[in-house]
Amino acid sequence: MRDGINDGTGNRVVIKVGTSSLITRGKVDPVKLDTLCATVSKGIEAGLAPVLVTSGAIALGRTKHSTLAQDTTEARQTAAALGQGVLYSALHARFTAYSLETGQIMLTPHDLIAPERGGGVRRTLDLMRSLGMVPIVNENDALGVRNNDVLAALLSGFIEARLLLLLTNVAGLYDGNPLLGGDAARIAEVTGPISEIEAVAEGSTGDGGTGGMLVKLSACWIATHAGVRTVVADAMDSTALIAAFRGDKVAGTVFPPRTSHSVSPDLRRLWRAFRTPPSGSVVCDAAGQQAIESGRALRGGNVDAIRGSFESGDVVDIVGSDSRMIARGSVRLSSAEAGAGGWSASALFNDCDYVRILGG
Ligand SMILES: Nc1ncnc2c1ncn2[C@@H]1O[C@H](COP(=O)(O)OP(=O)(O)O)[C@@H](O)[C@H]1O
Ligand SMILES: N[C@@H](CCC(=O)OP(=O)(O)O)C(=O)O
Repeated sequence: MRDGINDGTGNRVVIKVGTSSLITRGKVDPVKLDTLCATVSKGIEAGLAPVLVTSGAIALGRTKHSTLAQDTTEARQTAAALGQGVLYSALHARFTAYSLETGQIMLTPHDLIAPERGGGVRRTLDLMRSLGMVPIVNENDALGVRNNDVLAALLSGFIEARLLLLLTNVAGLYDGNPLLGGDAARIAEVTGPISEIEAVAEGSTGDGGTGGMLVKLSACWIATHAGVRTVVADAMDSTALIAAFRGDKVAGTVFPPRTSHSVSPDLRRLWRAFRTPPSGSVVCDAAGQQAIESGRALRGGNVDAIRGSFESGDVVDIVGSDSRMIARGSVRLSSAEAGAGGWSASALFNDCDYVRILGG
């Protein structure tokens, strides 16, 4: 034990830092960079084993060519390919000043959810950890830009981290977007349904960031259902990491785990259910609701109503006859197809494609 922290396998943490917390006006911001490296270094001194997931490649690459400022997939992917080297070099150089070695890992969600691909990732991370290196992860954007909050959440489940710390440019989740003025109040802890909080979270305002607070909540669904305590905090608050890890009071928003690590997380299922905010909802009858709530397969239940507009493969809420959200998952039919009515619940959802909501 060092500084009160158990340094067995229970010291793993995933720290994700967003674009606006590293980049200012298209350049790596030295103050933000140093704050992050100092935070990680203090965590390591206290006995933590952090894996860092950092965004910023797109914002950095965009400033190099005006063509890359366009909002197209190719422009984003090329900007990321250009900016990633700059991002990693800056992190590597600053960590060197703290006498820490780094190594770069580029991942996609599929590397973490496909069992045949996960072994290599696990062995590499284990060896890096045993050598005291700081793994620096980003999405392999040249193959498809998604969102690092969600990637970090999958990674936290994958390594059975004790903590997922989402560092951003606001001190947690508020009851309204704090950057739009007004008197939004911080929510200290979310123990009830995360779906209720989705109503107050909005998209991104950041430069080059993806998703905003709403997508951070997708990450919170995944991590907490994988047994990982999740905290959203201000990237400039260098005390947040150790406080959040210890379970002390933190100036951020805490999402306690909804299950424990003793239940091995099915990351593919969590990815299918929570990778994006929902596009609509499907109302099940009492038989379907009972099947989901008791963990049985969805045989026998019927769909009573469809709300919103969605495509086949989209994420939707599964709502009980009492209007309570009971599960979320990827739907097999579009709302236009399903809206024709008379469907059994199992026609809409594969058993492996939805997740029952745990803990309220
Ligand atoms: N309810 C809310 N509470 C806090 N921030 C919110 C909320 N709704 C929207 N936001 C916005 O989410 C942004 C953080 O998301 P994002 O820009 O994607 O961050 P990052 O780049 O760090 O991942 C904040 O800057 C804020 O403007
Ligand atoms: N992988 C992309 C970042 C995507 C992303 O999720 O950005 P952010 O919302 O700022 O965490 C990049 O490095 O620019």
